[in-house]
Amino acid sequence: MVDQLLREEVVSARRIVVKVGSSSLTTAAGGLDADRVDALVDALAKLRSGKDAPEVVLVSSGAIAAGLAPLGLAKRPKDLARQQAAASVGQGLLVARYTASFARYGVRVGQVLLTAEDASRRAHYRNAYRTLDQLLTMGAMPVVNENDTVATAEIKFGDNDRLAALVAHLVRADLLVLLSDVDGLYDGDPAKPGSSRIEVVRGPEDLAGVEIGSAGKAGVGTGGMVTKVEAARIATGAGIPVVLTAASQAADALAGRPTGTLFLRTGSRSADRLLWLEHASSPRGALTLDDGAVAAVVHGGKSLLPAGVTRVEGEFAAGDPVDLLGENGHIVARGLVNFDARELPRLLGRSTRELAQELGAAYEREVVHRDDLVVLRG
Ligand SMILES: Nc1ncnc2c1ncn2[C@@H]1O[C@H](COP(=O)(O)OP(=O)(O)O)[C@@H](O)[C@H]1O
Ligand SMILES: N[C@@H](CCC(=O)OP(=O)(O)O)C(=O)O
Repeated sequence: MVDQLLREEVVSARRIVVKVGSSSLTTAAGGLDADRVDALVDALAKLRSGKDAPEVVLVSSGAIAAGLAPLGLAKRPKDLARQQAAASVGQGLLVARYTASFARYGVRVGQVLLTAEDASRRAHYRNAYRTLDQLLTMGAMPVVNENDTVATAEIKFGDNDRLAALVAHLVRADLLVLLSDVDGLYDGDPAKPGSSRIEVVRGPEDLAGVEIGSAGKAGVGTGGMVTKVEAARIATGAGIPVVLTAASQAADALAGRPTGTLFLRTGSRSADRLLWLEHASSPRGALTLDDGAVAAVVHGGKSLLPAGVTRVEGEFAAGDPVDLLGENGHIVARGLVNFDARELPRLLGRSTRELAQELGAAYEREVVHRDDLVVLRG
């Protein structure tokens, strides 16, 4: 039953995002493992070559891990600056390795580096989609990673599992395949005897009682199972099923043969960019709303106007993500604000008409437009 479900989801997928973790691309001694990269590329090239072959986007970690040995670092540094330096050296090596490996099949590689912040902005989001779509149309293989060298601690995705879920949503993929050094989600620590692989997750209730642990012994990955399960939650909630398995079983998984853990979709596709706003952006500030504004924004699907804002916190610029809070301090929504933080205080509580008369038509705009706003539940 599960096997059949898995085969149907994989075989029917026209566009697939495959994410591979650092631990699956590196040697025990550190540095890139060319054989493992080649083995993954073999599986992906095979998938793309058949009749009615699906389109494939690869999200690959490994930049930091690949940069460690060349910089004389024995292990992943803790500080962001050295991680970024390692990523800068390693990303070049990683893409060079993929370029050489895919060239064996006559396939070109296109490097796509994204930041969480970029992706929440309308123009950047559209451009990222267009570039990825165009690469696929031209038969190239997009290799996506976070743009580690510019991402600051506050705006980092931090883990590529979540990035992969959001990329899957961005490119409107039909399937997300997460490849790791473990062949699925286990009901406890996979290193302990007695733990067994979970074949299918139909929804959050199937995860009750599962011990979801952090990164494995390789020490090069970031989030362990926690971020993979979170990525699966984001993707399945947005209507995209997920297969989680070991990189060594990529060929089997991509052929729809029984392997790993299948997460079934729990939701349907949602408005595009807003998923990024919810999951990928860190708020730069907060606006407190009066009760009327909360009702208008949360239940009425309305834009937020200056009249309903009672308090402004944080240093943000127009276009930044901010949280919208109720009077009790609870977050009710997140949106892209249309004003700089320093412009807002004198506008609070005032009607747009009044502001337009006094300050000019430019001040008639919403504080947050409803198209740039996502209501957060729970
Ligand atoms: N319940 C679980 N099921 C499977 N693996 C788990 C679980 N809890 C923790 N892990 C650990 O998560 C690791 C994979 O995460 P990570 O090292 O971040 O991989 P990657 O580099 O592929 O992103 C596994 O090696 C495993 O030790
Ligand atoms: N952008 C980072 C990704 C880090 C990361 O998420 O790693 P992993 O947990 O192995 O998927 C890199 O390329 O090293």
